[in-house]
This record gives sequence, C-alpha cells and structure tokens, in this order.
Amino acid sequence: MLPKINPTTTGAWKKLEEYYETFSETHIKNLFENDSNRFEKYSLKFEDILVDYSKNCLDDTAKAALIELAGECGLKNAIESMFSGEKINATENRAVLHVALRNRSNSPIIVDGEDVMPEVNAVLDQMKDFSEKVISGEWKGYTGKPITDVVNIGIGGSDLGPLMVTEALKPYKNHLNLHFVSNVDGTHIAETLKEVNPETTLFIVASKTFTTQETMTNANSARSWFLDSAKNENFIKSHFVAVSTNKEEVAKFGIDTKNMFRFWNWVGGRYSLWSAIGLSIVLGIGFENYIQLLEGAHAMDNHFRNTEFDKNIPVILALIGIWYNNFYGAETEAILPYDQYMHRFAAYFQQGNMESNGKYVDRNGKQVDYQTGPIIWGEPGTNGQHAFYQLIHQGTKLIPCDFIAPAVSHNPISDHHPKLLANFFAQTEAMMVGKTKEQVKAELKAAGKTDEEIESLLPFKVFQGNIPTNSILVKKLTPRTLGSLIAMYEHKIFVQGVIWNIYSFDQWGVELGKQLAKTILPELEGSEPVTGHDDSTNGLINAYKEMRK
Ligand SMILES: O=P(O)(O)OC[C@H]1O[C@H](O)[C@H](O)[C@@H](O)[C@@H]1O
Repeated sequence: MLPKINPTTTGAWKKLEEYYETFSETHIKNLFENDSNRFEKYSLKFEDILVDYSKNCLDDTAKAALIELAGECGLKNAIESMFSGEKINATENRAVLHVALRNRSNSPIIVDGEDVMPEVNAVLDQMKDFSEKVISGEWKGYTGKPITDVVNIGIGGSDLGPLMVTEALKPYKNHLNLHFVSNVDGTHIAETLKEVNPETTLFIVASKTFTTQETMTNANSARSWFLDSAKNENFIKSHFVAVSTNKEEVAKFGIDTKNMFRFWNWVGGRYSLWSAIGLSIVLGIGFENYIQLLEGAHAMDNHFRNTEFDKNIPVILALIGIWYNNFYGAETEAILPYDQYMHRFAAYFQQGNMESNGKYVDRNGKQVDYQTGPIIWGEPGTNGQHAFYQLIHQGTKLIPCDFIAPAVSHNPISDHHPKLLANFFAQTEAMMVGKTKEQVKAELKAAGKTDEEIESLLPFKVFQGNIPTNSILVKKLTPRTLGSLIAMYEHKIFVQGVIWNIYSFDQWGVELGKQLAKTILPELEGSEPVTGHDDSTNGLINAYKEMRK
C-alpha cells in the first residue's frame, strides 16, 4: 500500500525550504560558470534518449535534498507496490497495472491471486489476428469490400492516447485512414461521416465503462448512419467492434461480443493506450510497430523500477517539477515538442497529468496545505515561439519548460531540420542566459542609436533569463522511443503523486459536471421556464430555450 506521509512534515522538505531562501537568488548561468562538468553531471542517457536537466535552478545540495524527500515519502516501496499489483488506487480499490500491459518479459503479475499476464497476452493475440485481417483486406464490409477507414469513437483516455500516438507515428502508417470522434457536439461525427463510406468503414467503440455519454451518443449516431445504408442489423458485426471492460453494455449495443476487445479495471483510462484501447494504433501502424511501442515503454519501466533515484529519469524529472511547484511557486509546466508529429503530445499529458494529480485531498482524506499537480500546456515549439514564448521570456510567471526534439527527421527536406533544431537549442539557451543591460546597450549602439534612444529602449530589451528547461533529445521518433517517452512522463506523474500524498489514479472530480448535465438534459425539453437552479443557471437555460423558439 502507499504510505500516507504529509511531505511537508519531512526533514527533507524543511531542508528544501531553508535552502530555497538563499539558493533562489542563484542564476542558472552561474551554476555553469562554477562547474565545467555540469552538462555531463546533469544529463542522463537512456537508449536513444538524452535528458539534459542541467539548465535548471538546481545544484547538488538541492538535488540531494529532493532525493531525500523521495526517500522519506516512501517512493521506493510505492514503486514496488505498483509493479507488484497492489491495490494502490485505494478509493476505487483497484490495482494500477498499465505496466502489465507492456510487460514484455512476461514475468507473472498477480492480482487477486491470479497472474494477469495470460489474459494480457490473449488480448494482444486477438488484436494481432483482427488487425492482420483488416489490414490485409481479408476482413470484408457488408458488400464484400475491404475496409479503408477506421473511426475510433471514444473520449478522454479512450481517444487522446490513440490519437496522439497515431499522429506521432504517422511515418509508420499503412493505407488505412484513421479518424477519431470524441466530442458530443454533433459536428464532430457529422463531419467525420462525410469523409467515409459505410461499405468500407470500421467503427471502434472505445469506452472502458461503455456508458460515457459522449461516446454512446456518437456510437448510436454512427450506428444509425450505417444502418441507413446497410439496412440490416446483421451487418453491424462486420463494421462495429468494441473495446471495453463492460461486456453486458457492449452486447446491449448490438456488437457481437466476439468482436469485443477486453481490458480490466486495473487499467486507468488515461493509461489505457497500452491496452486494447490501442486497437486503432495497431490498425494504423501494424501489430509489430505497436509491440515496439510496448517494448519501449517496458524498457523505461525497468529503468524506473531498478535505477537509483539520482540516475532515474522519471524520478529526477518529477523532483525537479516538485522543486518548482512547491518551492518556487510555479503553477504551470509547458511541454514543447520540436516535432510536428508530436503535436498532440502536450494535450495527451494534459489529461495524464491534470486528471492524475489535480487533487486537493491527501491519502489521509485531509485537505492539503501545499500545491499539488501543475497546469500542463504546450504546442509544437516553433509555432509557440511566434505565439506565447513572449510571456515565457519576459512575463511575470515562472514557467519551467520541457523541450523535446528528434535529431533525425522523418522528412529531411532541404535545411528544415537543422533550422528547427537551431531554434530548439537557441530557445533553451536564451531562456537560461537572457540578455543583460550591457549587451542590449552594445547592440543598440552598434545599430546607431543615440544615448537617449538607448536609455528609453533599454528596459524593454533586457531578458532576465534564469528560465529553467529540460531538453529531451531523441535520435529519431520511432515507436520504441515514443513508448519510452510516454512511460517516462507517466512515471514522473506517479512519483509526484506519491510525494504529494494524493491518489493519482482516480478522477472523482469529473463526476459532478456529468451528474448535473444529466439533470439538466430533460429540462431543456418543453417550454416551461426552469427554476430549480441558481439564478444564473436558470437564466442561461431559459435564454437558450427562448433563442430556440
Ligand atoms: O473510456 P470511458 O469509460 O468512456 O471514459 C472516458 C473518459 O471519461 C471519464 O470521464 C474520465 O474522466 C476519463 O479518465 C476517461 O478516460
């Protein structure tokens, strides 16, 4: 079980608080001046991934105290508890075993007295068989034509992971066109259905619970649209498959449970791309590439489980995050991939991180009096440079950033990639070193400005720098590397949740809005004014009804 230690009561926390008082005056660039070996010391290599964390407000004393904090909060045992299948998701009484889904070494993992690996492997075999049939064209639609388009209908964890991964691994794509429908806004399904043909389209209804309003609404609309052409419910089995933990609901929907891909309650929605929720990934890039993705994640799992904290990439990244979140007062973290294929990576980890660690109640059921999960945001890097980097460079908020880039591009046309990478290197350098008054003055003088002009422009052109960044340079964005990167961030989130003494694998905070929407939905019918809510909500609902008259 997970320990229930308030991190602020540990000796390490007190040490960090005290150390912060003086250390926070230190500029990162001075740390480099005092240590010629800093890059070597503060970077870690894992297979084809280099994680440089040297451009952080961090020195050996702070790092040691952070590692002590992890120790005092029982991280080592917590990691073992997760990997060994203990029910660490206590509020739902569930194990947390996305690591079992990619446990390529097949060592037994026991939940409720049973090894889960045979079932995991059986579903992988089922995904392999099915995907091979669809990709090869052996699987036929109701008029005997092979499948050309796959529509994944799911939301949250049943959408973001497969969408992010299939975008990131586009260079590995086969001929099948993939579509993702998530929003309950009818526009999403309507626009998607315009692009596909019922005779050659396969729908994957992906929902852990198979009760999610958005997904079931979209699935029902897809079903009606399909039946408008196919005219016969018997054809549904060739065009609809389900990925779920809920066999009963799948059968009720009319999907042949032979075409159901199972997973288990110990797979969290936001950690489910490694389960059958990854079926659209398998269809898009083929089973072997999907296995490579799992292999990459498994390798990172082993690194995380077996490496001392001071060389453990997810642990180090998590501790650096805690340093800024809890001592420097940073409220957000940006994830900035310098890779167009990774354009949904930040959005994916927005759910991964914010749904996991957006909690104000600790594992003792008490309200915390310290900060927990940060706000995660980000866009591909160069686009961001021309949009929001101004605030990172010269705004009033501290925004630690993760920069991610591949050394080798899948599209090495002309000098695009060196230009992209020049920006990647330049930005972290600029964020750290900034630009001093003296430099600005010299520049303006060289540009022929008068002393008066120089004085008036000076304050606007100075960059204080000292903005912390991690640089994550990968050789090439392959399925294996991507698997490792995703697992790296997953474990970072886990470590932080353990230290913040919160439960990272439930998500009760999403329930209230769902409940209220259920109450409101029937009230939107009929012309009677609604009176049962607060004045604003009543007013808005009634205005909506008026507008629709
Ligand atoms: O897969 P489903 O059961 O349809 O759930 C889809 C999503 O909705 C929920 O509200 C949760 O917030 C997410 O964690 C989950 O991934």
